[in-house]
Amino acid sequence: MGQLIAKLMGIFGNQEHKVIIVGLDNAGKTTILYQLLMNEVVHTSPTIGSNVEEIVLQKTHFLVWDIGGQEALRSTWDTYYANTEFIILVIDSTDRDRLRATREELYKMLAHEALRDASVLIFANKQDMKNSMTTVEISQFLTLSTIKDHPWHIQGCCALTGEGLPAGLQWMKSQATAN
Ligand SMILES: Nc1nc2c(ncn2[C@@H]2O[C@H](COP(=O)(O)OP(=O)(O)OP(=O)(O)O)[C@@H](O)[C@H]2O)c(=O)[nH]1
Ligand SMILES: [Mg+2]
Repeated sequence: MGQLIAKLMGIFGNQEHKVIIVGLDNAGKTTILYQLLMNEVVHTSPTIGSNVEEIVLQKTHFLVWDIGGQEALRSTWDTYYANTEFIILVIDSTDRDRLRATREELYKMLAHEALRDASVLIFANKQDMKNSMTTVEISQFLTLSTIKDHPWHIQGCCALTGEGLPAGLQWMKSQATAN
């Protein structure tokens, strides 16, 4: 019965795709979530726990979980992994010192059994800042080209203006309909 409903929902295009937004604290995850949802910059404070919102793009429904990124919270990320189709990894492109920590978190997630079938969208956020790293620099540091077992895409963005966010969402939609 559950399968039939899922199939019918798929036909009518409102099957919900689970998305988790992860990344280090201060990367801009919550700002991105609400910019995607409302085209607005909301005032944020560090997320303790998570926020969840539904984002609909041309009949494709995403249930998006934004998870706190502080160091002490990262060990709880895996409690959100079940049934995740998309990982959005948000990077503060000015935070050169902590890109290594992001890389460790990325590869830990990619090796996690529950995320075996997940696609990865990487938002290189804060592209409005003068000292931000480019998507090419970040791709190279994260050795993205070596990732063969998960579809991935990197997109530069600025959560304050929303620039780059629709393109990332479109990539997710194209992946969601391809599967
Ligand atoms: N300049 C600039 N600042 C941004 C951008 N995106 C987010 N910020 C700022 O970065 C700070 C952190 O943003 P949050 O969205 O709260 O970060 P977070 O990743 O949710 O942090 P945690 O909840 O602690 O994991 C805030 O002051 C935002 O206004 C951006 O694209 N450019
Ligand atoms: Mg947050």
